[in-house]
Amino acid sequence: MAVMELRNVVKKYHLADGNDFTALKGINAQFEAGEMVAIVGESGSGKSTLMNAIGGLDSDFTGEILYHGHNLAQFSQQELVDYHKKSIGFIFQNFNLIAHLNLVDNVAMAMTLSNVDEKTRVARAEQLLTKVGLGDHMYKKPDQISGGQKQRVAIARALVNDPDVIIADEPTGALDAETTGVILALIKEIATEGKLVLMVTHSDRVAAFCDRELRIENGKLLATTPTSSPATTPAVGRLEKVANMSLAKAIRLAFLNMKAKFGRNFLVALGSSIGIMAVILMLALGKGVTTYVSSTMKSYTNPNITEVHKQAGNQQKAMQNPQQMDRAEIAKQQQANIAAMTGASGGGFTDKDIARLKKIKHVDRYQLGYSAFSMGNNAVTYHGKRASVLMLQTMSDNIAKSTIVKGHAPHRGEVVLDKGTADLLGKDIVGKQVTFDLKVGTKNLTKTMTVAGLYEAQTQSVSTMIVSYDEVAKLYSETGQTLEPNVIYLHTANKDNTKQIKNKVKKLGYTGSMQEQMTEMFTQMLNVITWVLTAIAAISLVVSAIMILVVLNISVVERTKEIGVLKALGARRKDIRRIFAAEAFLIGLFAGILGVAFTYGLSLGINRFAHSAFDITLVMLTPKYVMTGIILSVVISMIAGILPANRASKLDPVEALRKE
Ligand SMILES: Nc1ncnc2c1ncn2[C@@H]1O[C@H](COP(=O)(O)OP(=O)(O)OP(=O)(O)O)[C@@H](O)[C@H]1O
Repeated sequence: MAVMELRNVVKKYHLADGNDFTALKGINAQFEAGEMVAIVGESGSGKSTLMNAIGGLDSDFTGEILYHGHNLAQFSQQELVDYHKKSIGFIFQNFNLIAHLNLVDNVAMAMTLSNVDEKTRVARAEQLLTKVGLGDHMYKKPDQISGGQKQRVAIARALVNDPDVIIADEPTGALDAETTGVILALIKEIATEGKLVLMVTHSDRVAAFCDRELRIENGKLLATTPTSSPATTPAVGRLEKVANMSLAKAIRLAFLNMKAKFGRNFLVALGSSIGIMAVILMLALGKGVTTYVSSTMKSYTNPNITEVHKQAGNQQKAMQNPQQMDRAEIAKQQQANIAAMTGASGGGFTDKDIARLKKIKHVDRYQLGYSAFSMGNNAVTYHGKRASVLMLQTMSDNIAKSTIVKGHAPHRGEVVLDKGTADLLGKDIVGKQVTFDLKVGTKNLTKTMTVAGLYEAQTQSVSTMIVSYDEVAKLYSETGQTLEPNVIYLHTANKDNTKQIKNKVKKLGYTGSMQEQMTEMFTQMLNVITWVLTAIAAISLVVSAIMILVVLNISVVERTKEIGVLKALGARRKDIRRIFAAEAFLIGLFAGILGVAFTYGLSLGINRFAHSAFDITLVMLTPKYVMTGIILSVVISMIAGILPANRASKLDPVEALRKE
């Protein structure tokens, strides 16, 4: 029975001006297994159009093309794909080998698309390459062999899945006479082995080599041999189902192509990696600095304690809405705050304040405190050496024990000095008596005290004296004044409650410690800077996304013909989309890894410098940031790859193959 039967096949091309051009005008023919048929005719007569219809590349025709009795026009998408893979082998005039694949991979392509395992694939490709006389060239690339050799590879490729129809479109058109003879002999051998060979040719010599000749003229067949019998040929058996290409194989193909264009892909990935690097670096830098600030805060304060200060003046409420205050009001408030800080006026807690604060949930006890910042009023003298003291502070549970580096906490008549100031006065000052000139409230006073110990906190560099609260109260009463506490320390048994207490304190209109306020401000500023820089980095990511989109689009244009070949060999739209999506994925992955590597290198340098200069780790590159960078890179790249991948998958195989 006939392998192929054509019944009244009509093909019309729809033209831009709205008219139709009829390229095939009712073709009837019948082809048997083992036949080698020449399709001859003038240029433009419709030979390629007919072959495209028979080969299943163009389904837009009327009439019937029956393959073993199955009507091609009624094939589903998957059946057409299986038909390409298993039933039809194409040989093109210009060979259409895939330049970046070696000969074995080229020949095995239809098997790769059918998900055949590597061992079987390679064995079959090597066997066929040996058969067509290329046993010594199997791992060369197409541009390393001659034209005749390329066509032999194409023949081997057409045979790889053992199809029963071979469509050869001018297979010897690009070859010299001698090579033509060799190729024709090879093709003849294929027919003798029982396959149907349909060969388009212009050459009478080639046509004479075939078993019979079909001549097309102006879209019509001139019957040189009997046309098809009118009898209906029954469909025989089911069409063979073929497996589809797995994702892993699509990724492998993408990888091979990327390797071939390594320089270009490397540059694109390098460009994208800069944006990724900027993002990770910003995040890691932000993390490093905030961790440093909060850890130093924690190291010299007690986590169970909330330090409370009072906003000076009676504008406590208004300060919470600074946007509602005019500039004069803000300035007035700031001055009042400074006055309170220096202990000169205001800022004192009343009994009412204390009652409110101690009622806060989870507060189990409180401690009164006093701190004053003096502008050149306070000084300490020891054996004729004098140092000014900027900060007067009372001892509290909030001062971590570890910060008293020598001696002990101050009792009555004792003082703890910061280490810097103590060093100014001389060595071994602990236990010695020193004289203070102090401004207490609004009065001046000279007082002798014993140095009980030395204080050292990493973040506090102002000269400080620490005395007990009772001592300050005594100083006040000695000068006929009453001390109002301007700091209150709220204690909670469980440090997890501290945050809640701090929030409540703020809600009630009080503020935290000065360090806390500064840290908060600093962290906020840092956050803003981090986000601004991250936004800039994000812009560079958008730029890299556009770059990837452009490069992949160029790749689609460059590889249009390759895509046509892949489709002729049985690649589904999905396979083509996957190959391009996999390329985008690989570029993204590579860019992400490069970005992480650059960030790591930079972080080593920055941290080495930060360690030697400030003894801190400035860039904290955590696994979370590494993952964020890589995932971000892959996602951006894949998004950029969607359009080109879709475009590639939608290419019409006939048009793609026609592309010059
Ligand atoms: N996409 C198309 N749109 C409109 N007309 C087309 C299209 N493709 C082909 N044609 C026309 O259909 C006719 C048959 O073209 P086809 O390519 O089949 O000729 P051919 O016999 O293979 O020619 P050649 O030997 O030069 O390759 C030609 O007149 C051609 O101009």
